[in-house]
Amino acid sequence: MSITLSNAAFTFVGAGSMAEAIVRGLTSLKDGNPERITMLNRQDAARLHDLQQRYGIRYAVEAEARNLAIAQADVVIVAFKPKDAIEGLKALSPQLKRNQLLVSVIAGLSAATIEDILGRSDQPIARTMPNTSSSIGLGATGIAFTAAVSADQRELASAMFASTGIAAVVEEARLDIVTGVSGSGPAYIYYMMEAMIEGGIRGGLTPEAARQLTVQTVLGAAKMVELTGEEPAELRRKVTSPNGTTQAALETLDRFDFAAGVTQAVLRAAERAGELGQAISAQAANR
Ligand SMILES: NC(=O)C1=CN([C@@H]2O[C@H](COP(=O)(O)OP(=O)(O)OC[C@H]3O[C@@H](n4cnc5c(N)ncnc54)[C@H](OP(=O)(O)O)[C@@H]3O)[C@@H](O)[C@H]2O)C=CC1
Ligand SMILES: O=C(O)[C@@H]1CCC=N1
Repeated sequence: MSITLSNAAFTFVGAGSMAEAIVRGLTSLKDGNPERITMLNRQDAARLHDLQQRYGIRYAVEAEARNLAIAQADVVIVAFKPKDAIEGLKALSPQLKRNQLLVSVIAGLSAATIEDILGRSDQPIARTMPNTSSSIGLGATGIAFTAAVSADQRELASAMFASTGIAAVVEEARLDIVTGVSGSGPAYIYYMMEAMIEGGIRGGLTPEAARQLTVQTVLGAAKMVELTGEEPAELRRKVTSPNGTTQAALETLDRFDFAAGVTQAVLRAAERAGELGQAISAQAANR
């Protein structure tokens, strides 16, 4: 029997924001089966209990139960911070079987470095870059596979992330820029929303009204790009009357180099992903 989204067993090693976003997406599926999801972390048992209460997943704390959860998984997802990658992967290495798919969501960490830390190159690995909007089915994930990943496993990983939004298979070298655009991207939008709300409040709106109007504006703008198929620049032009309010606002943004700042932010996030990956790689080589 081939493994599919409905019969696969998933074990999450790391139970923080990103793991929760994926689990929330997976468990909200029609045939999402929380009983097939087990979550582990390092020390925060209260957090695991809370996740169980909210999503109906299983969790393990004791060493024996943790080992069993890893042994029984079809897919092991590593979702810890880059700084914990070497220790976490080294501990996993003797437990992983060659037929288990290892999914990493860790920013910057290359498949080659994972193989180096595991001490072998035959582990099927899907390196991914999701985002937190996965939790509401609106995630955007880039995925790259190593040669050891079977066709079934590719399909399973793609289905797993497609179930939490959209998933695009990309060359591994492109995952850092995916991180810059969509991995970190929600934070840029939230930052802009914070500033729009602040502007509304300063202009005399109640915080509630400023928030509501901002949220609907961002939702509407994203939907306009999606549903009309028009370029953002064209849609922007349609909002901007000559000598009108939008022109005045955009000229103000230009004075602060808004567009250049956002583009540089995307590129810097990608560069930072590379730096994080290189730091782990250098540390792994010096072990
Ligand atoms: N947040 C985001 O928007 C995105 C994050 N990512 C990537 O996801 C990863 C996780 O980020 P995030 O969820 O924000 O991090 P969090 O700090 O929220 O969660 C990290 C989790 O890892 C656990 N952990 C650490 N070391 C180990 C270990 N050795 N064994 C088991 N569990 C361990 C921690 O457990 P405990 O609390 O018990 O110490 C905690 O549950 C990062 O590598 C990041 O690059 C990718 C895309 C988007
Ligand atoms: O900030 C970070 O490093 C992680 C990776 C992408 C989003 N958050």
